[in-house]
Amino acid sequence: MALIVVQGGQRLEGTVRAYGAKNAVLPILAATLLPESGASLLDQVPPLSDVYHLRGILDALGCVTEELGDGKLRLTAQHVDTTEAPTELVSKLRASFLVMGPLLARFGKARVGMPGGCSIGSRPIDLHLEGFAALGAEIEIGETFIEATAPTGRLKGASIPLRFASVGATQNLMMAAVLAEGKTVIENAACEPEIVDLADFLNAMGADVRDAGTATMTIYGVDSLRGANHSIIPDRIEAGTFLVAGAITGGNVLVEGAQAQHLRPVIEKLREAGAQITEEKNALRVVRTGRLRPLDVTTGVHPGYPTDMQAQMSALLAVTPGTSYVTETVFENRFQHFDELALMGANVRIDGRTAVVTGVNRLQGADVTATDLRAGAAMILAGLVAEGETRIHAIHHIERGYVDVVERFRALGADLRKTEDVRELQLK
Ligand SMILES: CC(=O)N[C@H]1[C@@H](OP(=O)(O)OP(=O)(O)OC[C@H]2O[C@@H](n3ccc(=O)[nH]c3=O)[C@H](O)[C@@H]2O)O[C@H](CO)[C@@H](O)[C@@H]1O
Ligand SMILES: C=C(OP(=O)(O)O)C(=O)O
Repeated sequence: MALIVVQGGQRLEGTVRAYGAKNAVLPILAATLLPESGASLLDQVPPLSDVYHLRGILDALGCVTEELGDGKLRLTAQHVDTTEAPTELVSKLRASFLVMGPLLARFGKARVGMPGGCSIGSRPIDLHLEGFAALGAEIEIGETFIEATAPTGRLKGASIPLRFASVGATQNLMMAAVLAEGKTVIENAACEPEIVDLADFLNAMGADVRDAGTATMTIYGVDSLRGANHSIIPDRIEAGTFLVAGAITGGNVLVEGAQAQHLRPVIEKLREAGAQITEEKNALRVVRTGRLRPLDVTTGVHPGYPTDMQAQMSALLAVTPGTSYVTETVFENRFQHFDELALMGANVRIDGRTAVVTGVNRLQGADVTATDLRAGAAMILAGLVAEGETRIHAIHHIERGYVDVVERFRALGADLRKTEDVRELQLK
């Protein structure tokens, strides 16, 4: 198995460009199943393993997906001839379950396996299923699959109050509602920028989605949709990770494509920690020259502090003098990176949903595991400032969400390389 080796001690300097957002492109790929006519042309599609896996599901359903180069993908769903998504591919990523809404909306039925994704909590799909049921679907829960059927062949608009502002449930229900008969109101809808990007794409296809990005979203069902062109928003989490990289190394990094309006809570916390963040034309610059200051960070749904930036900020706090507090409210098991940071010498005590982090002067390089995608990013960040070599295992998690991560950190001056685990090879 490949691993990433980081030699600590380099100050990062230079420019890096954010790719299209993983968490925006995945629901949008699922949405390309909706139109009966026309092709969709997507731009800024990041070459990530999750994208390839979801594309594999679309191909298996009968979509024609063509890579046009330079981040462009053309998709045609006219000839979709099955409503069963292959379980093996569905189990590889969380967002695969998002094909259920579009299939159910267009064909009145769908059968989808249990989704995978980062292991950061139990991650049930009850809110998705309750929403489909509110739209009139009958749900059958098998051991390895979920089947949903609209008895009349078409879903019916409804009022859906979500108990929690789930990103995935909001997206799945938006896609189910766009072809439903009548009006749907999603209350306590998620407001993340990726929700707005999906709504923009749905509306470009002829849907009538209103007030996306607010807690009450209204969707007027239409009879049919057609393919549309859309450019994916820049990845705020990837951009945020590079901002933390600049801050943790006392560097000077320009992140092109980073959108300040998508990153407000991250910018605010980095400033509070002592980094200077300046907005430049379609970019954000991070510079840090002074000492780091401790923080109190609590994750929350948008516009709160994003849970997907919790592990990276935790790495920064591990080397920040003083005592910091990190509270995770979105996922119940998203602290696994602290065990790995502790292997590097971090001083962390977990108290329920809060991690109490007392900064150490220096982390020590160690063998650590990317227990999930953002935990892996945190290991890279910690490795950048650790004494000696940090060897990160299970890097397939990192590659789910970061394009060319080694090359891009190297371009900023980091000492990173990807290598085979020689010891494992010897054991074979
Ligand atoms: C592909 C993608 O976009 N992934 C993102 C998406 O995941 P995802 O869409 O899975 O996250 P959700 O917002 O749905 O989950 C948030 C919380 O709601 C709970 N929940 C969710 C659905 C449900 O039916 N029942 C339920 O209880 C989850 O267990 C979790 O505790 O949003 C998360 C929260 O911003 C991010 O961390 C993920 O990176
Ligand atoms: C948790 C994440 O992804 P997923 O929902 O795809 O597991 C993430 O992007 O940090």
